[in-house]
Parts: sequence; C-alpha cells; structure tokens
Amino acid sequence: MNSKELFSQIKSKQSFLCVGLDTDPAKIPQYLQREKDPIFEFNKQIIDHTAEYAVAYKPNIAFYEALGPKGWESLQKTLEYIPKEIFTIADAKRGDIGNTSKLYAKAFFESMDFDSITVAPYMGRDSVLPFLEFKDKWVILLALTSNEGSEDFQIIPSSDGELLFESVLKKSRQWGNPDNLMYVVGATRGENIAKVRALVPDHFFLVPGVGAQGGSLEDVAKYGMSKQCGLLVNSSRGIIYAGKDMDFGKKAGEEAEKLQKEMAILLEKYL
Ligand SMILES: O=c1ccn([C@@H]2O[C@H](COP(=O)(O)O)[C@@H](O)[C@H]2O)c(=O)[nH]1
Repeated sequence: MNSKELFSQIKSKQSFLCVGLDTDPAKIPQYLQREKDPIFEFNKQIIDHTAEYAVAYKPNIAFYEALGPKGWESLQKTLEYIPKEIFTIADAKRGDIGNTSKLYAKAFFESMDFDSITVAPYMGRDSVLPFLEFKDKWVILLALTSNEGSEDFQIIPSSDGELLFESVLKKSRQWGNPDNLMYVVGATRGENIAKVRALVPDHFFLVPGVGAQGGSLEDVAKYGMSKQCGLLVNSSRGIIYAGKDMDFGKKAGEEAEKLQKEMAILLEKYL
C-alpha cells in the first residue's frame, strides 16, 4: 500500500485510527481462557468490532513473542484475519548491523506479510536500509517517542542547538521517501510535533500516546496533520480493554467509533 492508497482509505472511512493489538493474556475475559487460542479469539472479536473504524492495526510484537511459539502462531493467525485493505504494523522496534537487519526484515515482510515495521534509528543507515529494500513495505522510524524517558536523549541539543530527534529526521529522510518511510511521533509531545512536521512535511506519522497515555488528539491534528492527513493515531489499551466481560468486543467497537467521530471532525477542520 502506498501513501496515496492510505490517504484514500482515510478519506473513505473518515478515520486515521490505528488499533493497537497489545493483547495481554492476563487481561483476556475469563470465558475466552477455555479456547484453544485465547489470544487469537480475543483479537478476532476486537477486529470484527473495530475494522469499520480503523485504517491500521498494530500488534505490539512483545505481547506475542513473550508467549513463545504459541504467541507467534497467534500473531500469524491475527495477521491473516485482518482485512486485506487495512494497513498492518509490526511494532517490533528492530534494527541491527546490516546482515541481521536483513533477516529481521525477511521475518516480518516475507515469513509474515506485515506492511510495515517499527525500527530504532540509533545504529544508523546500515541498520535501516535493509528494511527499505523490500518493495511496497514500510519502515516506521522512531523519531520522538511518547514515553517520559524520550527526554533522556531525544531532545538533547547539539552544539548548534539542533535537538537529537531533529538530527535523526534530517539524516534519515534521505534514506527513503514518503512512500516507504514513516516516523513514530508521540501524541504526548505537544508543540514538538510541529517541529517534526516542519522537517518531514509529506511523511506519515504513527502517533501512539492517546488514550491510556493521555496525549491530545486535537493537538496531534493541529500540529501534525499534513496535506494528505499524514497521521495514523494509535490507541491500544483504551480500545481493547474498554470492556472486561463478554461484551468486550462491543465496548472496543464503541471506543473506536468515538475516536473515529472525533477524527472526522478534525479532518474537516485541518485538511
Ligand atoms: O513512542 C512510542 C512508541 C510505541 N509505543 C507503543 O504504542 C502502544 C501504545 O499503547 P497504549 O495502550 O495506547 O498506550 C504500545 O504498544 C507501545 O509499546 C508507544 O506507546 N510510544
């Protein structure tokens, strides 16, 4: 899927919502625990109830790999269940020396057929370029993350006053283009989102941090929306754990719909 196709999905669904599938076995309703694959059964219901409001799904790989081979199996089944027109993100935060990155890319783009993967920029170009060699696949590079600790390194100024995340953006935008490279920009970063947008006007952002982390959707749209929307705003816990009982799927759908409605208003306001 290219950026034009993504934008056309956003327009037709009036949504730039990414649903995060951070499925924790301890939080799955009791009645599902009897199933052969409770994680998949949970995800299936979440997808059934949210697909009409979502343009992307983002399983966080940690939740699956923590369960060993069974977790990878649940992940694969989940990936196959996601409707084909919806963008998929492996939130794996990989990146290593070139030959190792190449195998990470094969794992997520060939063995599994994800559209994109999150990658850490810290090891530089030879750790990122192997992912970009895969046709019709995307790298989503960590730029300005939503967590508190992002302040430890990402906003440190160099001697000329440039912040580290700005150096990452300036360098990395040469490695790819708006059809194969996105950036992770936290919803909790307020006006700094505008600084990211100024440096990469046409790239999509994956924006975690609304919902459970308290980031503002209005600020994200105000500071981050581009001519082609350029935003995929993720909510994981706020959607998938909105309900605790048998009606968890319905409750997730209601949360997703609420966000979609807010997004429709923001698309009207800022596009
Ligand atoms: O800067 C980042 C990068 C990734 N994440 C991931 O996004 C989701 C957020 O989950 P919520 O439950 O909506 O808070 C989760 O998978 C994180 O690992 C992030 O939060 N911030």
